[in-house]
Amino acid sequence: MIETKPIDGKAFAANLRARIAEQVADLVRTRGVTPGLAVVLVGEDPASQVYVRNKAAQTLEAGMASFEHKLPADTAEADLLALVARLNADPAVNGILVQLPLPGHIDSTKVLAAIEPAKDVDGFHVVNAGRLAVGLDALVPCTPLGCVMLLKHHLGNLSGLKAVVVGRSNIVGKPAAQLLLKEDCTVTIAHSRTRDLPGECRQADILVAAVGRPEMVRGDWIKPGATVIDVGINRVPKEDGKTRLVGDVAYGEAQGIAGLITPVPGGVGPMTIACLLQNTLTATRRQNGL
Ligand SMILES: NC(=O)C1=CN([C@@H]2O[C@H](COP(=O)(O)OP(=O)(O)OC[C@H]3O[C@@H](n4cnc5c(N)ncnc54)[C@H](OP(=O)(O)O)[C@@H]3O)[C@@H](O)[C@H]2O)C=CC1
Ligand SMILES: Nc1nc(=O)c2c([nH]1)NC[C@@H]1CN(c3ccc(C(=O)N[C@@H](CCC(=O)O)C(=O)O)cc3)C=[N+]21
Repeated sequence: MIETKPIDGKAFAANLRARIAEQVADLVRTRGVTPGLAVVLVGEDPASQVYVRNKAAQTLEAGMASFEHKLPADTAEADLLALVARLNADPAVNGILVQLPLPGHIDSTKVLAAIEPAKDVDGFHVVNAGRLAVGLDALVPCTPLGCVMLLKHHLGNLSGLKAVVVGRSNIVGKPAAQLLLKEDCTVTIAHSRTRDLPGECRQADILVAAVGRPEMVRGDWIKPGATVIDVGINRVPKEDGKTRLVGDVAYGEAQGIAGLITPVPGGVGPMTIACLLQNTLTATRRQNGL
């Protein structure tokens, strides 16, 4: 029987934020530069409001400036594009994040394309996605960046390991695969059309689940001793009418099979926000030629 160890993303993220805060303090003291992050939220999705609040609080805690822009759900696309243009031109703003998903009447591709790539701290702009793909310095999507940081910390060198990423979104799956490839993993990207998904997963030394389906990955899909990174954040109803968070992996079933696994909550989620601050610091340095 394998002893399955949880990966404490919450503690790792807290530590990372503390190190970022030191570097921010240093930047303020030596250069008089305070990194600024603008977060734009359109509409009143309760889950998004929680994330935006958490992001703002942690931004301030790190010693950065936080600019929150809350727009009504019926905001016209042109007005959102005008706000993005103002933020692009504002020297106090080093990073811009437009919370997704956007309401249906707004073309999110168009909005993401309007963000200045140097301020694109989500790493969603095609210029950053392209730079990552060809191996140039890029702002890298926060969630995959956080996943790979946790993997390197716990496994050391990832070279030659077989990684299976379930999910191919531009936000998580695809950039996660790019980063794992950069670490010299042998990478498979699985998705809704994959034949024999359990069999593909069973090959993985590193299994990244980014699907958005509660507990879809079962215990017997996991190779004994594998490292499991559960990106899923799914709210499911409890008996008492409230909701609880579960990942894309059946966490209970993974016990005794996986070697290491990220819990939900307390795994990848907190790393996403810490990496957002890391990207904001990186963007600030580059914009100031540092
Ligand atoms: N922890 C964090 O910080 C973050 C967590 N998330 C969470 O991660 C999850 C994924 O997010 P995101 O990538 O944006 O989601 P998307 O819905 O954009 O992508 C889901 C992917 O999963 C694939 N998929 C769906 N159903 C199946 C299936 N039955 N078998 C195999 N593959 C399937 C889809 O395949 P296809 O392309 O073929 O349709 C798609 O590629 C969500 O739970 C989200 O809440 C997201 C961002 C940050
Ligand atoms: N432009 C954009 N960039 C994003 O990065 C982005 C986005 N839009 N839209 C929504 C998703 C989701 N996301 C999360 C961030 C933090 C947690 C997080 O902190 N989770 C904690 C607690 C969650 C809770 O308790 O609700 C945890 O997993 O432990 C989760 C999910 C960022 N996203």
